Amino acid sequence: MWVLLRCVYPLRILLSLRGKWMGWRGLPRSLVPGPPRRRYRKEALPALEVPVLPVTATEIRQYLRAHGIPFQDGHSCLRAPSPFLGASQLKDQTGATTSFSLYINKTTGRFLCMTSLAEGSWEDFQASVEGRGDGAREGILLSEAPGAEDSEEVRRIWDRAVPLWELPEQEEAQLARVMFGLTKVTDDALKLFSVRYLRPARSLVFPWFSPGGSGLRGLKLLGAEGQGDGVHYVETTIPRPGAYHNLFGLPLIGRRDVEVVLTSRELDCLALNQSTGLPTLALPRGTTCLPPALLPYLEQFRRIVLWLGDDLRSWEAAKLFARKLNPKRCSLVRPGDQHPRPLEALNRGLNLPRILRSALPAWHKSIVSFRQLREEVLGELSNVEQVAGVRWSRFPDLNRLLKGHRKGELTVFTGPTGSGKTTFISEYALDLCTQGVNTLWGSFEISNVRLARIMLTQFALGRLEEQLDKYDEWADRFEDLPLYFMTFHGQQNIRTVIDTMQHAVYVYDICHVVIDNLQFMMGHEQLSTDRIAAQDYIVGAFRKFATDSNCHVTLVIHPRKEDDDKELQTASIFGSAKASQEADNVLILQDRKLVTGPGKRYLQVSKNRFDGDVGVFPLEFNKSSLTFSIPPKSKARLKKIKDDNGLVAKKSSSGKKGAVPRNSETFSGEAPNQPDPSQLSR
Ligand SMILES: Nc1ncnc2c1ncn2[C@@H]1O[C@H](COP(=O)(O)OP(=O)(O)OP(=O)(O)O)[C@@H](O)[C@H]1O
Repeated sequence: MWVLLRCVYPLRILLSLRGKWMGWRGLPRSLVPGPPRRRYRKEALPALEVPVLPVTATEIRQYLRAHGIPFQDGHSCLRAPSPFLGASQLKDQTGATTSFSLYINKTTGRFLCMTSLAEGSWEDFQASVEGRGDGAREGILLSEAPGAEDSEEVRRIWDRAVPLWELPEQEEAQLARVMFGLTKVTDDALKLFSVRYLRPARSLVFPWFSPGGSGLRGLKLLGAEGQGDGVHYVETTIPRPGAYHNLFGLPLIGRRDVEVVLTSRELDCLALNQSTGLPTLALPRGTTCLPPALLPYLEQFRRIVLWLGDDLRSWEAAKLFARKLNPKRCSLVRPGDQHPRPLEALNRGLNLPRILRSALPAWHKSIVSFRQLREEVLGELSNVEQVAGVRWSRFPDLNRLLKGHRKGELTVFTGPTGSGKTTFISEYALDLCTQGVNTLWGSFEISNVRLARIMLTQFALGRLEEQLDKYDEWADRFEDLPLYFMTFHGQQNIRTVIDTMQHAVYVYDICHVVIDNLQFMMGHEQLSTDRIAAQDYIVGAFRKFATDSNCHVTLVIHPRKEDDDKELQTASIFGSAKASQEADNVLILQDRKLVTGPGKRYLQVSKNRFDGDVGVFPLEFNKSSLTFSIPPKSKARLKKIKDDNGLVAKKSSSGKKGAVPRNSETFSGEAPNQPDPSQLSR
């Protein structure tokens, strides 16, 4: 009954070679350890950590009942007695029995034993229950302790870091406080959260302690550099971001705490705790994601307030995370002028407890009145720029036409056979991904290895085959992008594909899915009427997914066979008009017809539901970097398509929501290891 479908895998799996790139601030990347987690040992340990397609909570409950396993229903997990405990572990330090210490995620079935830290898939759990589990009943665990070298590095940095107030020079301490906005944060708060300062790197150091113990599992370094009038912040984590699962502040949470405030940054966590005395936690990767592996640690709270930041992206993330945490127990602090992020609120002398009290319930009934929506509408009206979405850094003309890339929309993309659709869409998605848009690729036509190679070339802005010595450096940076690939190839069933997409949205907080291309889900219907009906059904399914999951879907569709001399139009998309009707945006890669020079392409935006601007702009293909983006120096030549009356075609706005890149914030915390091609290409 349980089908193990290895459908999504992260980029790290594609890039097996790991190098010795000296990371930011001279921290050797090779010293970054893997996740120091204990895994349940079994015969066929999967070579790679691949998620299983989700099971339903009902199925999990039925299974537990059928096997006589008692359980408690929690917010996002089911709790059951852990079969992974030895007799000595059955009593905790206080002498209380650690019963029900196994947390089973209701959406994925993955389990975590909070006492032994054993973890595994739903299949692993079943195998253990049914005695197929290779000694699981005896509680045999495989400990994956970090390599000695790695923990040494963590320890070395930690030992070299000192509390801010112990800095020998007053001036240096004062400068650090100003740079990090800590002038109003007390030494007591810094001490409580064990924050240190690493002088050579001019960085704050936040520790990641093992739950319940004093062991150090990792670190986050936050560096600050003056940049004009502002400050530029850079984060580095050990282990690397994908394995850094620190809920900062966790050691300070008491067993009886029932309320917590979740923040997106460590300094916000400190500021809030200092001002309110409430339990506070910071997410390991800010607004980027809430890994399901953290959910068991949040089960004890009856109320969770999410105060993630002061922009629309934080608001979107808060809503997304509330879905995972169970919206009924979540309240959200709405970003706004009087609701900046907690550290700023402290610095501006605002009343933080009052802001917390104004948090809005995340739970919406199916029918809402305008009263419940008015705050959200105001949020959109006062953040017009952010509502327009994430802007492309390589395609300014696309920004001018589409304004940005918004969640919940469907983009249909077409172009003549072999014109470069895959190549273009790869760069278009990569651009967004480098700005923190969590991306899932469904490449049914070309293999993931080939696709990753194209993307890596575009990322590095040049051929790597001629500079293999640079491969590891680029691969390391590329690996840290929030990029995932479905492992499907060739014809696929649409239901399986949508299930996988839903799973990826839950586990990896995916905001953009690229499907290349739709024809691979249409089966082998011979009759054209069947094919058109199949396509309509598939387009409808992707549309529904985009809306329900608030995730952008970019769908590549082949054009119908047309006269070679004619340019493609919206009506040239294969099938009925359904695809263009359902789409929010229609993009067409035009070749040669609008230009005189050889080898040129144009991108045409022929539908734009958000704001109505349509138009075309030239693309210049660069064979060595496989890019279409226009080099920054040459002027973009945007040409608006005029309608019959010579007016720019314009439709009314649909007012869809979107996000903004994190680096647009004034208090900008750039994602760790965020690639910066301008620096890297040097
Ligand atoms: N503007 C261009 N000029 C020359 N070659 C290009 C251009 N764009 C892409 N190519 C090359 O053409 C080949 C096909 O490109 P790609 O696979 O992106 O096309 P496609 O439109 O997705 O193809 P298909 O219709 O088969 O899906 C690749 O080798 C790519 O590097």
